[in-house]
Amino acid sequence: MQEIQTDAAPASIGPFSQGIVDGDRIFVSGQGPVDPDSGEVVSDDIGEQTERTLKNVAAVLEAGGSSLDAVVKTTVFVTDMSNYDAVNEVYEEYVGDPAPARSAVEVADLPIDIGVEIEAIATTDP
Ligand SMILES: C=C(N)C(=O)O
Repeated sequence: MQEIQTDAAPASIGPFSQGIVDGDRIFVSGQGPVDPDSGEVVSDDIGEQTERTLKNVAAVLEAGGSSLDAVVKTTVFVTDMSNYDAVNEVYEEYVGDPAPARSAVEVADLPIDIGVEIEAIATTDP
């Protein structure tokens, strides 16, 4: 088991790794719409938040030798399910084909003031 550490994604804000490589699987911790350079939330707009979040997921995957194309499962956490369509509009531009398995849930709150968080499981690139 190997920890993924990259400056291309936001630093961890708690007792968790950005990602873990375990054999041929990569587990990406929940990522949010935080700019890795500034450490700030990128925007209030849910589409822009989703885009930055997926870029952060991609950065962790790439640091671990994988990519969004190799994602097999995601979980999408939103604080307002009325944003479902707006999140999907961006999400489908980023994930591979076939789209990974996914669960999407509304949560009461997230650790910082954001509207979306996404975690992922991927294979290492073949
Ligand atoms: C932000 C997180 N991924 C966490 O606290 O687990």
